[in-house]
Amino acid sequence: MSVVSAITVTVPATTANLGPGFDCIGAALKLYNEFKFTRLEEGGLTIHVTGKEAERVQTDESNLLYQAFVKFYQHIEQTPPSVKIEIKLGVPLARGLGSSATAIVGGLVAGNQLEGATLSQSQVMELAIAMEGHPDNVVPALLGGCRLAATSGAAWEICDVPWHKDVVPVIAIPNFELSTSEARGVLPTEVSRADAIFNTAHLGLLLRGLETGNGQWLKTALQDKLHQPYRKALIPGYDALNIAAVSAGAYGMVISGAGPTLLALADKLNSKAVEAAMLAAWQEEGITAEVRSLSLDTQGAKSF
Ligand SMILES: Nc1ncnc2c1ncn2[C@@H]1O[C@H](COP(=O)(O)OP(=O)(O)OP(=O)(O)O)[C@@H](O)[C@H]1O
Ligand SMILES: N[C@@H](CCO)C(=O)O
Repeated sequence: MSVVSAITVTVPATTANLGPGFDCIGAALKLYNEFKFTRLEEGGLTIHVTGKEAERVQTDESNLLYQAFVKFYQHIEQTPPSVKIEIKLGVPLARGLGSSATAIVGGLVAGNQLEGATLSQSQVMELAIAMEGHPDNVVPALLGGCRLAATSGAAWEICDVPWHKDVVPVIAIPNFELSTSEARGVLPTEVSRADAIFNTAHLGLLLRGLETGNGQWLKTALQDKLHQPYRKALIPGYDALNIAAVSAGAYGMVISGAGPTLLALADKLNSKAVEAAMLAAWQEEGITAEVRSLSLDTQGAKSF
């Protein structure tokens, strides 16, 4: 492929952890950011952002999307070109839906496509994981679907996780932010053997529950001892939403990524009732929220 003058990249939102799969599993959702990069003859960097909360995105060299773009050029040992970047935000910022992963994947993919796809998809993926620090958002953002990532020590093994068509992700997005760094800051550096065993068993059960749609397995599987017990205090209304979602028929509720968005899994027949119950529970706490059922994105980052 040859060098091109402009490229548009779309990258899906992602929901990571899914309860017991802390830092290793995530799923891409049909909710997108769009990034257009146009080469300039000169002029350095111009960034224009549209969409909800556009004013919260940096428009200088500290912009994460641009930093990922620069990272690509550092990797291929070239100087980044002057560019105009147009960002259309569809993924809410710092809500636990992988907005930073969209920026990292978007910047790397854009650089690679502008330079004629010099790197393979797995090389882009390795760079993205190194930038984000964990694989569970960037891998499904790049590849689509639900993905489990495990390292051999030298490289990442990525496994496609089958997701039963009747299992619906219901996401409840509150109107406040929670940065990933703050939500990681409350976690202990060491865990007990009992908690490690608990999560090992529950992640295994979750994989089979997602594949088969077995509700009994999913009800038990959507529990965690590694991150949620420490993080839930950062999310007002967590317990009320959990009770509301389960009472309305959800299999369970977990924190999406580092939060504050909450994710319930429900049978497709219950998802509307679960949406209404979660919205009402947050309204009772005085919190404005957007609640919707989404389906899985299966394609990941796309460029055109
Ligand atoms: N489209 C974007 N362009 C540039 N920077 C972005 C974009 N989206 C997110 N960011 C950067 O990423 C930060 C949010 O990252 P953070 O890891 O805290 O949350 P998140 O990725 O939305 O949530 P989680 O990792 O829990 O899914 C923003 O404050 C901003 O600095
Ligand atoms: N696994 C990450 C996802 C958010 O980036 C966490 O929970 O901190």
